[in-house]
Amino acid sequence: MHDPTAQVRPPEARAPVLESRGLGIRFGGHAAVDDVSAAFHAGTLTAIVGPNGAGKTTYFNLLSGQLPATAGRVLLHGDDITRLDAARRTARGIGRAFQLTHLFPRLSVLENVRLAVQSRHRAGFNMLAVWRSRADLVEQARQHVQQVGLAARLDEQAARLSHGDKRKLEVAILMALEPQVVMLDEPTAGMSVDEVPVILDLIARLKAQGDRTILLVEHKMDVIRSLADRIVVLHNGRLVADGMPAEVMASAVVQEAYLGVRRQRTARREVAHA
Ligand SMILES: Nc1ncnc2c1ncn2[C@@H]1O[C@H](COP(=O)(O)OP(=O)(O)OP(=O)(O)O)[C@@H](O)[C@H]1O
Repeated sequence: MHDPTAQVRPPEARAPVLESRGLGIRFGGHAAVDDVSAAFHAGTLTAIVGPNGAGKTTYFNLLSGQLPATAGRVLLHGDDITRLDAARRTARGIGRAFQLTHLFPRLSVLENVRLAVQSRHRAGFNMLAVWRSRADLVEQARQHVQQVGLAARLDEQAARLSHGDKRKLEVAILMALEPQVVMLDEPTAGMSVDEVPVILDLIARLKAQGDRTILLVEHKMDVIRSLADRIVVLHNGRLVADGMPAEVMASAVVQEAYLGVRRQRTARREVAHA
């Protein structure tokens, strides 16, 4: 029988691009991430979800090298990268919005993205002469800026951008680096409702390319529903569910561990705003 979900299942036949095996970190006696094993495949967008303090950001930090694991391993194309620092992992194709360059506050939006394009093309950061002769790279930078909806802010200093626009600039920089593994930590946080679709559309187009491995930490259920091929749920540092969105959302453990908590928080917020 035809399985309508088959086309979005992670391609098990292919080796994962990124993998964690028994990954963990302890802060004092507290296991913030505890024995997490998961594999991420090209062409798949995996949403990492869970209540506040579940360990999502810490898990991201372990994958991207921001934090050293105290247990387990991280594999990239089967190579053990557990001991590589964040910069080396970035060079190997793991891209994460905030870690990449941090924004250069005094440089303009275009200049910030320009540097990312330059570094991708290994033209070096100080080779102004090379840069001037590479009008195509400027054009690429412009396109990345345009794609995140910042065309009108091209010459604005990064420091002067609103929080939402800074997030967009981070995403533009990430895109300019063309990483194979794209890690997005709440990419629409701090954006107004009308700004969100620009970023979601960009992520959807990135996903449609089919060759990227995308990991997304996200709280917004509508974002998860529209983009995720797969959901990994963390709770108290442990992986408690991993599967197709519909089955994960329906599972009792998620209803209790995640959705229940969110509902309570939303209700509290609604009461507070009433
Ligand atoms: N550097 C640190 N030192 C000590 N404890 C930490 C550190 N970083 C994170 N933790 C703890 O680890 C746990 C997981 O935190 P983490 O930020 O990863 O959760 P999260 O799921 O990303 O939460 P949120 O949705 O609120 O961002 C929390 O209990 C947190 O207090």
